[in-house]
Amino acid sequence: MTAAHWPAPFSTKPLDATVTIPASKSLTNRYLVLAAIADGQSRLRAPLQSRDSDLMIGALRAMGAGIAEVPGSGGVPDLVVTPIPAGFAAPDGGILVDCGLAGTVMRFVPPLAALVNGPVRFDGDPAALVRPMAPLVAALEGLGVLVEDGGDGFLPFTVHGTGAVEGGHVRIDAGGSSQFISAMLLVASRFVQGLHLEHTGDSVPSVDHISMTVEILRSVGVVVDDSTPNHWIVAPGPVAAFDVVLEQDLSNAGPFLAAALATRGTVRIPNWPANTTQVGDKWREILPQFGATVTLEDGVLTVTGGPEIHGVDIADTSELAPSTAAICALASTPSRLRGISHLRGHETDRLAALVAEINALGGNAEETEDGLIITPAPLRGGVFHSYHDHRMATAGAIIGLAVPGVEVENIGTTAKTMPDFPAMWAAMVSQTAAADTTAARA
Ligand SMILES: O=C(O)C1=C[C@@H](OP(=O)(O)O)[C@@H](O)[C@H](O)C1
Ligand SMILES: C=C(OP(=O)(O)O)C(=O)O
Repeated sequence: MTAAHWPAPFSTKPLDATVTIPASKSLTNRYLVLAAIADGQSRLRAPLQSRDSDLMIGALRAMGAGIAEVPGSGGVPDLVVTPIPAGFAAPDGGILVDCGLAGTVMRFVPPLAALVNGPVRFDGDPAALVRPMAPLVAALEGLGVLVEDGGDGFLPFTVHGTGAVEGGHVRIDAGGSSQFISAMLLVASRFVQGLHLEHTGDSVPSVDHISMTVEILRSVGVVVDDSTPNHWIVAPGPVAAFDVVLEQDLSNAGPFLAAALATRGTVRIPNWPANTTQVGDKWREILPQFGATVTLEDGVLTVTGGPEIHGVDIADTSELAPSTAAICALASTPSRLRGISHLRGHETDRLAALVAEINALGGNAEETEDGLIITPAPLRGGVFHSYHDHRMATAGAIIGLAVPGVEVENIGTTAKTMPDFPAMWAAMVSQTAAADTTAARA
């Protein structure tokens, strides 16, 4: 074992734990972008504090937004955002935006950069330089925005904003990522004519994330017509300043809920929203298919694992797929995950990575054209590589709960969206141990 490897906690006992999850990445970074173009000061309460949100804050500050941390009541500081001043011009030498590996930064910020004066250069981690970007670059160019990209449509590239975008009708192939559409829609009301965005090509993945974008836009007064499939029409107009409490990240709740299945125990998550745009609410449909009991009462989601994990056949799990695949690897019958070919363009090629790491532990996973087939096989300990992917790291943690001797390489990569993951995971496991000790003493 090297120092970088994290011995995944293994539990011989069914867990019995209550866990609180930090705020949603997708909501935090959408609200940050909207606050930067709003018609006044906005406040984000209990926002996410993580690498991806820090990168977004850095990008928006560089483009002239004022973002201040003020004391909050959600356990983390609130953010007060003063929008980018009208006519903001990049300093001499231009602006450099570090996207890290954050899809929300590399996709959501370039259309915003088109609205400032001067060059904004986008760069990122080595793994970011192979993530799909070309359709977004082409759509911006279709609106007359100059993008200097070395001709390949990947990062790094420079957006040469002129302070205004005329807008109008543009086509985009968003088969590779829903974020291309969300990116254009988020700032489209600030284009002179608004935007008529038309998706061409295969079906758009992660459609729940587009619905999230549309609902948030409407909540801040932006008029969006999405009544025709594959067309989104955004009227020009202001973005109303807002004051919002962020929901916890229901996708990141996944590994903790999966822990209930992996140990045949119970995990509770309080403050589960009654109505939400987050795709992670789908855990309530997904986990029963594995044989778990799921209840939502008085805002507490309670998941109890069944005596065995059944295999599943599920489509469109989107960013829930790595955690779902980890549960499949522990199931007693075969599973198939469909409709996730675009995971090949996520933080890593997640289909290849999941197959490699599950099989390295003795499992039996194979890639299909659009997903994975995972067949039961006895698993053993070993190193689970994370490929700089927070959801690979947490997938390794799930398997390690049920399989002794799993070590996750680079658990620190969970800082992308959940910097406290190792401590939260250890606390979840030790809650059960503490409860056992108390019971033994009683
Ligand atoms: O808009 C968003 O916040 C996201 C959209 C999805 O991207 P893809 O459409 O590329 O899957 C999702 O996987 C990602 O984690 C977050
Ligand atoms: C795909 C993901 O991230 P990103 O926002 O970087 O695309 C993810 O978090 O699963």
